[in-house]
Amino acid sequence: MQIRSTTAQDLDVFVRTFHTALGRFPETPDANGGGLWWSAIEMDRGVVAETAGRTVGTAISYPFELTLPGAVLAPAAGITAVGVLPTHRRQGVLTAMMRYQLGALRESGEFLSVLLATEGGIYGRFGYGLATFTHRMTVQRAHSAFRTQVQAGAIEVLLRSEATEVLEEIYDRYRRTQPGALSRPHRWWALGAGMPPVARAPRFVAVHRDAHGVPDGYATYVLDGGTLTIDETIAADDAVFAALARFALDHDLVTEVVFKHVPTAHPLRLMLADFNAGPTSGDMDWLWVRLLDVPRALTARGWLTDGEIVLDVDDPFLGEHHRYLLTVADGKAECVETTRAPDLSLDVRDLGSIYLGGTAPSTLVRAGHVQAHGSTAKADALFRAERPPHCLHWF
Ligand SMILES: CC(=O)SCCNC(=O)CCNC(=O)[C@H](O)C(C)(C)COP(=O)(O)OP(=O)(O)OC[C@H]1O[C@@H](n2cnc3c(N)ncnc32)[C@H](O)[C@@H]1OP(=O)(O)O
Repeated sequence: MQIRSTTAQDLDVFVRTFHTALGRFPETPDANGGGLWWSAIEMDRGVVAETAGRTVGTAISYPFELTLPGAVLAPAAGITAVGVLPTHRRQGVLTAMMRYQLGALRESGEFLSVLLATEGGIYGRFGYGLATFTHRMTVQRAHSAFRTQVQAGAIEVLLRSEATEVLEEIYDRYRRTQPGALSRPHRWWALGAGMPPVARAPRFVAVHRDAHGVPDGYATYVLDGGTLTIDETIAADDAVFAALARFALDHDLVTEVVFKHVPTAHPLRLMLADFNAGPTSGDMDWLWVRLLDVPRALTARGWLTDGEIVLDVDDPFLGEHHRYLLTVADGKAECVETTRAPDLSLDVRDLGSIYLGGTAPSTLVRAGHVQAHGSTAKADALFRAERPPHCLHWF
């Protein structure tokens, strides 16, 4: 088996192989936004696996910016389009592609990689840890009274096709301070590539403006048979979020509102007069994070609490084992190798899980994945983020 990087000439066979892996017909662009996903692909960042002159596996990466705790923007390689032909599964094709791809990313100086998984059991073995979650909330309009006072802001409803620039501007401002958020390249907005709202598929967009007329939030939605479904609500602050939620809940001809992709511990449910009126469902994994260079990754993020901790980190996929002393002072960390006794012994995938502050180290100790040598209070305080990380970009 040979693994090699791709060029633009590989696009057709890449698309065909990936679609065969998924059991779907290759999509061609259409007026409703179908097939546009491929228009954003960057073939100079792909890999293919070949046996006997035949392409049997695919993978690609996007150059994203990931927001780390402390509103730090860091480069992160977003892996996607991973597929292996059904005839070649469980023969190590993905493993070989991952080894090649992670090695190439490291050589090019990347220190973080991220992905969304089709199945939660695949990527932990390659050192990716589950870092963010998403939830769906359904509110019956008849029981949707708020306890929270909502400031009536100026809301304008636009068609998706009219709203590209304003959506891009609002999203870009939001993602710079939200831990776990990914950049959305301008090219994607311009193409309407990907899933809603970066798609040409019909959507209404409620745009909220502040007292000066500056756009500071949006909700993209469709109304179908009494159910108003919001793909994403992006808001400069919680008051704007509340105004957009109220707009949806007060819409005529609506019996229920489905908020897709509500962040973990979001106050929306507590805004309701009756907590039980906002049940969540569809809790699922979202962003997986892989640290490719532990000291660089740990010193890149911002830290809320001063202190020091010794981490014994095992990276079985890359065959590495290091012990680090992490020292945080004034929000900045230093990370050096040490022989001191560790506070935590953990797999690099578990370091990926706690890196953005979405899961406390003590939770992974309780789950039996991380070993604590003493109290976990210090580790929990250190790894905390200013708010739970959240990502709603789909790629
Ligand atoms: C980021 C993204 O793009 S997500 C998209 C992922 N792609 C898909 O879901 C498309 C359909 N599936 C596929 O194409 C393939 O089955 C893949 C890519 C998931 C796996 O490719 P394979 O070449 O079969 O994987 P490979 O043989 O290297 O397996 C490595 C290990 O992962 C395990 N594994 C592979 N797929 C899965 C899975 N879906 N669930 C759980 N474990 C899995 C294997 O059992 C193996 O375990 P082992 O090391 O203990 O023996």
